[in-house]
Amino acid sequence: MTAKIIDGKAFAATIREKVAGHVARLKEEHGITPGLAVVLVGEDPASQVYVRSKGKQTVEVGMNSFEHKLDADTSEADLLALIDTLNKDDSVHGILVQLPLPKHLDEDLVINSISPEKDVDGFHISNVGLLGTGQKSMVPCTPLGSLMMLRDHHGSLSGMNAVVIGRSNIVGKPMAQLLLGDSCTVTIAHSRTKDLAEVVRRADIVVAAVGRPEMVPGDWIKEGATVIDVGINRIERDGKNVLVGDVDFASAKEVAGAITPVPGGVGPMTIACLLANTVTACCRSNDLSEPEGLTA
Ligand SMILES: Nc1nc2c(c(=O)[nH]1)N[C@@H](CN(C=O)c1ccc(C(=O)N[C@@H](CCC(=O)O)C(=O)O)cc1)CN2
Repeated sequence: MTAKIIDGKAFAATIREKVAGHVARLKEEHGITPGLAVVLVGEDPASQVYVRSKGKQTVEVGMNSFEHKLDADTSEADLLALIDTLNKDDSVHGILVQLPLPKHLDEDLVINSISPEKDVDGFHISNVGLLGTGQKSMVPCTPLGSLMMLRDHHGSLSGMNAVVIGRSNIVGKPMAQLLLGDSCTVTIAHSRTKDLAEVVRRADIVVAAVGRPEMVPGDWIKEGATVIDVGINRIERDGKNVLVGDVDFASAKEVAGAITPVPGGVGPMTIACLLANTVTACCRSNDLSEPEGLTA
């Protein structure tokens, strides 16, 4: 079997189109322009690229983009003061602090200082609790994008065996909650999981989010399974810098039924879902009906 390649770049473009339609309607019918504030602390090169891309795509769908670039040695008090100002600013419907933060800043404290209604990353402890209890929340962008691709490919996920490899707060745990919400039987595997290969071989859906280049080989994948590769790892191969996922794409695509590539799979969906979450946050804060198909 050669897997269907799930094209995240093309899928993300359809999400952005939907978002742009909703933004146009919000402007025309209600005189509201959704606004997204992105805060970057320091000069991490990858973060700079992601933040630039977020700003550009925000403007392209017709929303207001507010970029705040702070020095790497910014104090926690100054960062919290900026977040407080953004929390109180009615033109800002979504706030995102780009991660990772420099070591001297307490990530949990910073994230939990964002108003939960404006937490378009879905990382605030209130949103984590709401998602975990099946209530309406802001949903983390990477898991949301992964779920959208799975639903698009399968229709219903009900009753499927899903294995999420990785237990991070940003991807692994929320991904497992979303799959559970869609009635999958979910296993969360991690570095201490015994006989990981056997656990993965039982899965109809494999979500790999460990951050280890190509650690999941094709012979761990059940014939016909759907593989969502969340990993974005830069490695050197044949003297060139290349981007690879957590799954060995070459061998996995020979057994899987469908697979996301890296690059061009889950990555582009992350920013598209950020835009979707910002429109959702804007609608919720204005007591307007939420756009369909853009949330979990
Ligand atoms: N506050 C947040 N910080 C971080 C998040 C997040 O969701 N919220 N996720 C990642 C980084 N990230 C967005 O911020 C992100 C990562 C990757 C991509 C992407 O499109 N990747 C491309 C490849 C890009 C490249 O060549 O480097 C792909 O996979 O095709 C978008 C966004 C950590 N921080």
